[in-house]
Amino acid sequence: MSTSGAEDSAPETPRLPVGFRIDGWEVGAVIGSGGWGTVYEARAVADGTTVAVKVLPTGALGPGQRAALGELLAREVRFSSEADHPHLVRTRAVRTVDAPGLPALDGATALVMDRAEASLRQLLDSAGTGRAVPDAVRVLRGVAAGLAHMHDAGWVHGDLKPANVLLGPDGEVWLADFGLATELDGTHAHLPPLGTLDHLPPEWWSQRTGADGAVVRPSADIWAFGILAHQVLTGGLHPFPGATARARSLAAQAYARGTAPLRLDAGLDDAWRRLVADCLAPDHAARLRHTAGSLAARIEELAGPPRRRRLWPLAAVALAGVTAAAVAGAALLGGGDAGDSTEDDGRDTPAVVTGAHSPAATGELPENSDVPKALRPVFVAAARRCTDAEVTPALLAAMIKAESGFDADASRPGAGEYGIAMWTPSVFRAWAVDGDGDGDKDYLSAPDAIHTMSLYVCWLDQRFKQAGLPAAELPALIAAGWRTSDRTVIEERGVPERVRPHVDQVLRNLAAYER
Ligand SMILES: Nc1ncnc2c1ncn2[C@@H]1O[C@H](COP(=O)(O)OP(=O)(O)OP(=O)(O)O)[C@@H](O)[C@H]1O
Repeated sequence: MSTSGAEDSAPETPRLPVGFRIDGWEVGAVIGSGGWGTVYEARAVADGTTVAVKVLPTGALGPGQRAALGELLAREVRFSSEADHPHLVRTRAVRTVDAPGLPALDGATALVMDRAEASLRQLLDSAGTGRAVPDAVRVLRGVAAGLAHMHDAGWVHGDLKPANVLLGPDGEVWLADFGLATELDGTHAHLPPLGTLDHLPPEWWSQRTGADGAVVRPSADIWAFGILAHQVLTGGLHPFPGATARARSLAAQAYARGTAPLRLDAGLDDAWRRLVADCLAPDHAARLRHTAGSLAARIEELAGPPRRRRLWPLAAVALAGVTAAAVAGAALLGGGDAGDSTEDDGRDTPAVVTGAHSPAATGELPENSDVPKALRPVFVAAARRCTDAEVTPALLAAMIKAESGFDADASRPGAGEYGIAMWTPSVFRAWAVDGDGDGDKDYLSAPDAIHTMSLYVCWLDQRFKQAGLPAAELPALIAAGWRTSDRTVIEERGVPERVRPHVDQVLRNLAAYER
């Protein structure tokens, strides 16, 4: 189900003891708890078959919560019972818990489901950032097919996210958690204003919530699928920048208003980039052309025959110790596969390397330059985050040298700037990415600071192009924008005089690195 206010305030629910019987099933350990219920593993007394039982209590809730839960529960039970598709988790039975000794659970509804091995959220958490999860294409194919079935049947999922995609024991892909699933009434349905910030479409924030709840349409699921596909293809990266779900949703809204470009991970190959961008069309109307069925068909096409499509492996290129030459080599080989792992890994097949940043286009940093060796692969990988030709390893290195002389411990406390890129912490947080893959976004980590700089600089570059500033001056304008702001540079239509010495320094560094 979803994050919601009630989740915070719901009292602790007692648990069923191991061995507790619900009709013909015996409850075992708890698998996990969500906002509204607890999922247990269980086995059928008759034949020992393993299942998962989701227990949705109502007893211990206040009257307001009970009304909301009642509605969600009714939806979940109803849709779960009706769902019958290989890509929707199967509900085998719905029972009422009979537990007079546990008043909070007495009368609770129990959904007896096929038991999954893990959720896609868990798979993403264990995957390396920048690398597609194993079996990425097959997972996306299953999610799209399940969604297409729901939409065809006249339902909207309403809460599509990695935690609600389950992976079965034989690699099955099941959509789950139908608490927010709702039936279409014509072209749209109504939902209580719940859902998960990270996967809500931008129009959600601008629409009024009526008595029946907010309008939800299949296009909201398509947006959520676009976010999820980006996460699956990049090992968890959200396509919008920001350290918190709220910051990311604000970034998505800025994109929808046309004040920020869509910056998908540079590691996606063209076909996947197009598919994700189509799902993330900024408004409902523009997204209408892309149905879950059409997406499922496109994914089929991308998935086979084997060896046709490759995804760029971003993976470990951000890690120090990988040389720039090795990165270039990996790029040419297309090493690593985001596709179906059951297919030939295709290492003898030339990769489809797309985007502006082939090693030749980015320019490697010269061997004899003063850029520290350990940082060179970081600059190369960071520049790949941007598909605009101006953002090269050389430009990022030239800017960093002018900022800190490559000193990760540099700081200007008076100006509130810290680390190798001299980030202002609050600005960093709004853009932050995890460059070193340690699960943390830290402006004092050189890879995090440089990767994040690449995203920000990419955005400046696109802003200046949109404003029609001269193409030949873009590196200087970017360096100026970094020290002032995009707006200052656009208003002055050039490099502001007060940052001219700094910009000249960056240009001198750049000339040395491009030699
Ligand atoms: N059929 C299943 N088999 C195995 N595990 C399951 C099954 N259904 C749910 N789970 C797991 O049980 C846990 C709780 O699931 P639940 O659907 O209640 O909440 P959630 O999706 O984590 O959170 P919320 O409902 O608040 O969004 C999750 O870790 C989920 O992966």
